[in-house]
Amino acid sequence: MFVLVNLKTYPCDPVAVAEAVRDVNEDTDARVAVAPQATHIERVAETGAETWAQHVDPIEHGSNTGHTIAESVADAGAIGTLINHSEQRRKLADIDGAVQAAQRADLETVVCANNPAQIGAAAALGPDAVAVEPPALIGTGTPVSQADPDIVEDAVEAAENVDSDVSVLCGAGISTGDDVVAAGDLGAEGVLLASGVAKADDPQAALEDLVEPL
Ligand SMILES: O=C(CO)COP(=O)(O)O
Repeated sequence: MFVLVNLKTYPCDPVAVAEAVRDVNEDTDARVAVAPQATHIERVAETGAETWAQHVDPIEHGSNTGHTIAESVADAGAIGTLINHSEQRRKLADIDGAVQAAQRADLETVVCANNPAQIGAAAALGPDAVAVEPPALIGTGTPVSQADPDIVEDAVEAAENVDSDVSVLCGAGISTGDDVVAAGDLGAEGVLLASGVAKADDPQAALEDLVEPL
């Protein structure tokens, strides 16, 4: 299973969380990675943790003030990027452009979507993976894999119908090893989570609990 921890703009110490991600990754068969804010990518990558960007824009080098270009996050040490997170939604054409920009910079891609219909559209853009995250459950602590199992199974089926090479992650409310196991049982190859680690008193203990049954 792939466990991708999105730090959003939570006020946690990104380097401390990254060190925990690195250490936990070494002791598990799961793949554990962290997506800090863009300005923290370089410091996080220097810990040796697998580092992802939270977003890239559909742009090339040039006059794009305030945008985030894929090549720069790759230069800073990211190996992948989220695209179209529920808190950073884009039009379909811009999602397509961001996937292409990321691929140009050799970044792995996870395109997020709210529901199975959008998952099908996202899978058609050729990312490495898609992630279904129902917005109503994000940040609630109620795990999608247990509260809304149908949405995960339907997302897996929607992606499979479009492109069986695209893996499916699920996210929203995931915070325990049981939630991750439930996601795997529904056909997801990984989970995307945030508050369960970023807001934990002890992020390392939270991560250890997440991967313990894997
Ligand atoms: O948006 C999410 C991960 O990208 C999910 O957030 P929570 O894990 O806080 O519900």
